[in-house]
Amino acid sequence: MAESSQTGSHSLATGAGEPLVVCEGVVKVFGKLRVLDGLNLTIGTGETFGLVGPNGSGKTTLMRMLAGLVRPTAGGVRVLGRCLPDPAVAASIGYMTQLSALYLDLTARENLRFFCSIYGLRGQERERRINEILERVELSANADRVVATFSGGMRQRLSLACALVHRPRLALLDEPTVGVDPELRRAFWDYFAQLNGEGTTIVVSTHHLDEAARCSRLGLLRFGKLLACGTPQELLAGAGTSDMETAFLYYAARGRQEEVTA
Ligand SMILES: Nc1ncnc2c1ncn2[C@@H]1O[C@H](COP(=O)(O)OP(=O)(O)OP(=O)(O)O)[C@@H](O)[C@H]1O
Repeated sequence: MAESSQTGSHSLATGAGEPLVVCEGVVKVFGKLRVLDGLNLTIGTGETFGLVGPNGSGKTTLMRMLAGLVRPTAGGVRVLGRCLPDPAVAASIGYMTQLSALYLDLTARENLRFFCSIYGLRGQERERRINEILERVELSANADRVVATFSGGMRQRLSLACALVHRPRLALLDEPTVGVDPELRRAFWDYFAQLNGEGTTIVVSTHHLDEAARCSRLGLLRFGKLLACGTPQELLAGAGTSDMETAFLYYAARGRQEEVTA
C-alpha cells in the first residue's frame, strides 16, 4: 500500500511509564461461559501485538473490551491511562471488526464520511484525512463507487481505512486479512509496519501463523488466559522449535495439562 509521512494525532497522553494497554485480572462471563479468566496483559506504545488462539477462545471479546464496547465482569482495562469504558479514549481507538461494518449502498467516500462523523471530524480536515487514507489503501480511483460493486479485497481495504481515518493511537484489527489473497495480505502487513513506524500501536488477531511471526509480540489465548506471551523468537525458543505451529501446539498442550492438574 502507498507510503505516507503523516504521523497520528495524539490527544491523550499515557502516564509516565504506563503502557498503552493494561489488562489486570480481566474476567468475562457470558451466562455459564467464562470466556476470559483472570487475564493479565500489557502492551507498549508502537507494538504490533498479535492475538492467536482457536475459534471461540475470546479474541474478539478481548478486542471489544479494548474498544470499550464490552465491560469486564471483574478486573480492569486501561487504555492510554484511562479505565474503560471512557468516551474520552474513543477517538484514540480504531476498531476494524471481523464482520464488515460498511454500508453497501454508500460509496467508499460516503462510508468514510460516516466514520469521520463518529469521531467528530468535519469540514476540510475531514476531506483531507479521507483523501489521504483513500490514497494509502489505494482506493482513490474508486472513492465514488458504491461499495456493493467492490471486490472482497477492496471491501477489506475500505474497512481498514474506516478504522484508521481518524489516525488512532491504538488500532484494533480483528482478523483483518480474512478472505484476502496472499499479495494483498503482504501489503496489509507492510502497511501495519509503516503504521508502527509512525507510532500507532496495533493489536491484531489472526489464524495465519506467518502473520503471527511478523508481530513484535504474541499472546496465545486459550482457556481464558494467555498461555504464552512474548516475541515470536521467545515463544519458539521456549517451545524448543523453529516452527510456529509446533510452538503453539506445545503451549496449548501445556495449558491443557495445567487445567487438568489445577
Ligand atoms: N455477547 C455474547 N453473549 C454470549 N456469548 C458470547 C457473546 N460474545 C461472545 N460469546 C461467546 O464467547 C466465546 C468467545 O467468543 P469470541 O468471539 O470472543 O471468540 P474468538 O476467539 O474471537 O473466536 P473466532 O476465532 O472464531 O473469531 C464464544 O463461545 C462465543 O460464543
